[in-house]
Amino acid sequence: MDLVKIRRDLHEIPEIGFQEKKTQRYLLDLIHSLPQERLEVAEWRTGVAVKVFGLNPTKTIAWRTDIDGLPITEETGLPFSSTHPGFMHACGHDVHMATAMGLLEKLVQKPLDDDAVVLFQPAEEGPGGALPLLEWLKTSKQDFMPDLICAMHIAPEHPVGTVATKPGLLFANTSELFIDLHGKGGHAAYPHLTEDMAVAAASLLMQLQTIVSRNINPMDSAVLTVGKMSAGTVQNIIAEHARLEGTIRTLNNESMAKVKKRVEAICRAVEEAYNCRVSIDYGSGYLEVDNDPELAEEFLQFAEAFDGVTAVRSVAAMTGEDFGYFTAEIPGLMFWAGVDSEFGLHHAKLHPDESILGIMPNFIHQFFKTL
Ligand SMILES: CC(=O)N[C@@H](CCC[C@H](N)C(=O)O)C(=O)O
Repeated sequence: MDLVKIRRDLHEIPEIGFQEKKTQRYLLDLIHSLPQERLEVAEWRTGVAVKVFGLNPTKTIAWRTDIDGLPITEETGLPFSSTHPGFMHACGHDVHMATAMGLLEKLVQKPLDDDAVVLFQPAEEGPGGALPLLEWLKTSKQDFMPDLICAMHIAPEHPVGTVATKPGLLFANTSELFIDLHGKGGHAAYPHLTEDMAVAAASLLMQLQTIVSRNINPMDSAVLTVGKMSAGTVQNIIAEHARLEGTIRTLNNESMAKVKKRVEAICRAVEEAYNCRVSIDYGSGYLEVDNDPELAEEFLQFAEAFDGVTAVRSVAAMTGEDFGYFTAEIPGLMFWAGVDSEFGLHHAKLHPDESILGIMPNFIHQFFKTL
């Protein structure tokens, strides 16, 4: 398979969580172009699961890739830029999918002793595909249920050939955060007759930023980011509605509960201060990605000895990943894979170095053989 072409084709058609219809069709066509003798293919919502029967199986080893894009307008200027206005593969899931397809081809050509499953999972960026996919595996597709599971995420800051991970906690646990403020709007010239939701939202945003600095132990870590804020309709009407959209990241459930408690207290205070109604919706939340210590050590040792690959012992990051639902139930491993891009994840100019596709499928296939 031409993995660069596959990556570019997929890059052109980014679709957000549970809308990955074209992506699913494209993946299924590729999977059906492979020799089918050792394969079983199953569709799950907008995702795909493929089993490759092993030669002498005693367990099932899985590889998981995410398949969704983000609502960002691409600014790379590349000839294979997104054809879906306002959407882009800005988190590397196009590279992840091409890598998974390359691995699948290798598994078909040279099967493992064990059974292998490749999961093309929707909705990693939100609202989360891993949890319902895991439920489906457990209840309706037990013969695909893995005993071990691995996944990678591109790392713009590392050169191609670098893999980075650590035993234990790798990614934070997360909660989305949506806050709506409603009050009495009106004429811009009569502020004393209104409750201005733009001003209330601005104050709320600033107060939310005190939670991490004032309420979380400095030796712990947390992030509260508001990535989107909107209010009002036009320049000379005082806004009757404002909305904040953000995310909370912590390293444990206790800190997550504490941040949420403070968010709620501040919102109640803003209601009082600005005579308005404030509602909070936590959207979806992900468990932390907790690498199996033994599997992570085996991986790092394997990578250190692998020609053309550099192994790095990384620190944990405040990124979120619904892969955490897998690691909570099955021994699992996630690692970063370098793609040397000047622009980072979730940036409109993210431009991964595609030469990673010449390395990773073989590297993962060889690692799977050792498990
Ligand atoms: C790897 C990565 O970038 N993942 C996303 C996951 C987002 C989960 C959810 N939508 C949230 O914002 O909490 C990330 O932003 O870390």
